[in-house]
Order: sequence, then C-alpha cells, then structure tokens
Amino acid sequence: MSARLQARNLSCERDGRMLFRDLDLAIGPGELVRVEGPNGSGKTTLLKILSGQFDDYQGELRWGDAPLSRVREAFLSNLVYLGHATGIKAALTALENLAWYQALAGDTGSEASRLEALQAVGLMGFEDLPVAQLSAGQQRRVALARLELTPRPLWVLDEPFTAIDKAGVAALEQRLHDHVAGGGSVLLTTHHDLTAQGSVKRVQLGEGGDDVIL
Ligand SMILES: Nc1ncnc2c1ncn2[C@@H]1O[C@H](COP(=O)(O)OP(=O)(O)OP(=O)(O)O)[C@@H](O)[C@H]1O
Repeated sequence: MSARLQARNLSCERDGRMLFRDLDLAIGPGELVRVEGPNGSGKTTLLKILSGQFDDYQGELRWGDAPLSRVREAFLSNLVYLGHATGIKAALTALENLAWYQALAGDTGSEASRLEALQAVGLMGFEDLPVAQLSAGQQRRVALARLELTPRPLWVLDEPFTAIDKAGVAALEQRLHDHVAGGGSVLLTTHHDLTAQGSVKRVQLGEGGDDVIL
C-alpha cells in the first residue's frame, strides 16, 4: 500500500524553540494516525504543516509520488481539515454554514445533502437557528457535519472531540473507524482516549524536540 501523505526529516522551530526534529511520518489508505503530546508540544503546528497551511519548516512533504508543493491543488481537493476552533460563522444558521463550506470547496451540493449531514451529527430540528444560539457541543457538531458533506479521503482533525457529549464521542469514533475501514485516512490530535478499534499509529511529540514514532 503506497502512502498518500509522507513527511521526511520534518523539523520545526517556533519562537526559538524546537518543536520537533527530523520527524518521519506516513499516512496511507486505511490508516489512522494520532499525534500525541503535552500542551505546546507542536501538535497543531504539525497538523497545519501536514495540511499545507504552514510552511515555516524544514524537510520534505510528498503527496503520492510528488512533492506536495507541486500537487498542492490536488492535495487540497482530497483533504478535509477541521481545526481546533470550529471555524463556523455565528450569524449563519447550521444549514447556511454548510452551504458556505460547500461553496468554498467548489461543490454545488444540495439542501438535501446538507440536511442529511446535519441529521448524521444529531442536529435535526436545529438547522435553521443561527449557530450563535447553539451550545458549544452543537456548534462542534455543525463543524463535524462537514465530514459528511463532501467525500474526501484524508481527514486532518485537531481535537475533534472537544465539547462533544458521550453519545457524540461514540458516534464520532464510529465515524472515524468507518472512514478508515472504507480506505480513508485520518490524522488527528486528541486528548481523549480513543476506544481501540483497529490499529492506531501514534506519533509522540515531546518537549524540546524529543519525539518518538510508535
Ligand atoms: N501563531 C503562533 N505564533 C508563534 N508561535 C506560536 C504560534 N502558535 C503556536 N506557537 C508556538 O508553538 C508552540 C506549539 O503550539 P501548538 O499549538 O502547535 O501546540 P499543541 O501541541 O497543539 O498544544 P495544545 O495541546 O495546547 O493545543 C507553542 O508553545 C507556541 O510557542
């Protein structure tokens, strides 16, 4: 199985502090990679690098057989990135937020697909409320509905379980498992203990660039 996304000799320094050094990492079809480490160890920074959003690093990124920089558009069209912040627009309703995401992604989409995505994350009945009026967990669910909207193989998720209740955590874990079982790839950071379902590759970031790949 050839890896879809590969990082070789990846190093990153921020504010004079080495976050990680000479990191090798690969994520391919059917794999879930979890980046672990204490607060400030560089997990978000690594996810931003690996999703093409931050380029102040040393090392090489490859997508398939090509340097990522050469196939950036193709890479981005295969990716869903959900950041630490939900990235949703407070004044828009849940449905409008999803329409906005689809427009940004160049998808026409349909209201039926958006309603289906909201149903999958347990938000039926809340679709027409401005998201400012939703709870923190419901707002996170609006963001997570993006995973249902556009089928893309690579999911990069920064703390996706934040503010989600027990039932939502179980549903999201199942969703991640199904995506991987269907040949997708998931790269995530979470402080939440994942229920063991299939194999999880772990990347441990330490303080001062002391990194371990398990
Ligand atoms: N925008 C920024 N400008 C400058 N330095 C930053 C910036 N964002 C993060 N850093 C630095 O990079 C370090 C790593 O931050 P990062 O957000 O990647 O850590 P993290 O492991 O995701 O932490 P957490 O578990 O708290 O979310 C921080 O300690 C900080 O010093």
